[in-house]
Amino acid sequence: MSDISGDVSVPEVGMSDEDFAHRPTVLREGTFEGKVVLVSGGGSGIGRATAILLGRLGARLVLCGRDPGKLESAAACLTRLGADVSTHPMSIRSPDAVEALFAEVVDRHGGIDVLVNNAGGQFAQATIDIKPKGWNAVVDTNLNGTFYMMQAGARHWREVARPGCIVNVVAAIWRGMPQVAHTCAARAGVVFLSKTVATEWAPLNIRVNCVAPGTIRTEGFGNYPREALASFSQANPMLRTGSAWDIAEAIAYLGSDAAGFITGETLNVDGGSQNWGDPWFLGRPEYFELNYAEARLPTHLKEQAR
Ligand SMILES: CCCCCCCCC/C=C/C(=O)SCCNC(=O)CCNC(=O)[C@H](O)C(C)(C)COP(=O)(O)OP(=O)(O)OC[C@H]1O[C@@H](n2cnc3c(N)ncnc32)[C@H](O)[C@@H]1OP(=O)(O)O
Ligand SMILES: NC(=O)C1=CN([C@@H]2O[C@H](COP(=O)(O)OP(=O)(O)OC[C@H]3O[C@@H](n4cnc5c(N)ncnc54)[C@H](OP(=O)(O)O)[C@@H]3O)[C@@H](O)[C@H]2O)C=CC1
Repeated sequence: MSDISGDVSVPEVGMSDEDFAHRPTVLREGTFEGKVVLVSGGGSGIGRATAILLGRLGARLVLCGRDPGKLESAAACLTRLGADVSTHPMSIRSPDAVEALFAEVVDRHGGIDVLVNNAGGQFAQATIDIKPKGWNAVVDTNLNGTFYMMQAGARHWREVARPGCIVNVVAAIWRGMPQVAHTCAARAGVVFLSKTVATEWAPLNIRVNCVAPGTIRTEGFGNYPREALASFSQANPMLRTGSAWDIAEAIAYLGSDAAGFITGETLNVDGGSQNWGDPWFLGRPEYFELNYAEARLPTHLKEQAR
């Protein structure tokens, strides 16, 4: 593992609720007036920022996640901002819990207009060492859980003959994701599931899109070692991490009527990580150190490289 010296900057985690409550947005006040928006994983990070932005734009919010304390804390913030909000502790990994969630929400709010599938996560491990239980846990959360939520949404909209909109939070997976292969595979599954049902569900007036974040400063960074965090700000040509707000605005755009002719699309919000830079979730292995690669060059090329 590389030795990260003290002068490599490790990104500060997160913006505060206060920042989210006041940060200017290009989206018009009232954009989500009269709309009910369900945000999974709405108690923290990107989900929480999204809920606050949509609440400011007039949405009624439904937040789900496993930890009731996180949901309550987000709901208290939204209530202070004047938003109507309900919280539903559950796991998206249980199809029964997903069905019960939709029944509760329809009962409480009369229906759903926009579904934001943001809940997800993984742990960093070399692929060669991942155990079946760990692989299954990550795929079950990120792919299966998202599928249960999408299908429940579509069934709801078919039943009540209302238009629907789904925004799935995935990741910038396009060059593979060493040290988190399970999540890369699961997110690729969600992208192509989304492209597929964007076509199947168009006759139901349902749009389905994804947002692919690059490295975004959130509470989620707490799951990675310092060496990983240092690499996160070097994972794109802008040489910095993004904020939860960057992702919230993309979700709000795709969830709004401004994106009414967009379906089956994935919007990358990644500072250009598709093109250059690598996040290393456990730290950069020696083999990939830039000066190590230079050390292997023939002498005449080393001189040219200087
Ligand atoms: C190119 C540009 C790209 C750009 C893209 C860049 C992305 C940048 C950074 C991304 C950041 C984020 O996503 S931030 C969001 C992060 N948030 C999270 O990741 C949430 C934290 N993670 C989790 O909750 C867990 O990892 C997860 C498995 C998903 C939850 O499931 P469960 O609660 O069921 O899991 P557990 O019971 O904890 O564990 C189940 C099994 O998983 C395995 N397991 C779990 N944790 C483990 C660990 N740390 N190390 C090894 N193995 C582990 C073990 O086998 C466990 O079984 P036993 O052996 O029996 O215990
Ligand atoms: N931050 C980043 O750099 C990137 C993040 N992403 C993805 O964006 C999404 C949000 O992450 P972020 O805000 O950064 O990190 P967080 O860890 O703050 O968010 C993850 C959220 O998902 C919820 N969650 C996890 N598992 C389940 C489950 N089984 N059922 C219901 N809710 C669940 C968590 O709530 P609880 O613990 O209460 O269940 C939590 O609120 C995730 O899918 C993440 O992987 C993708 C690329 C980059």
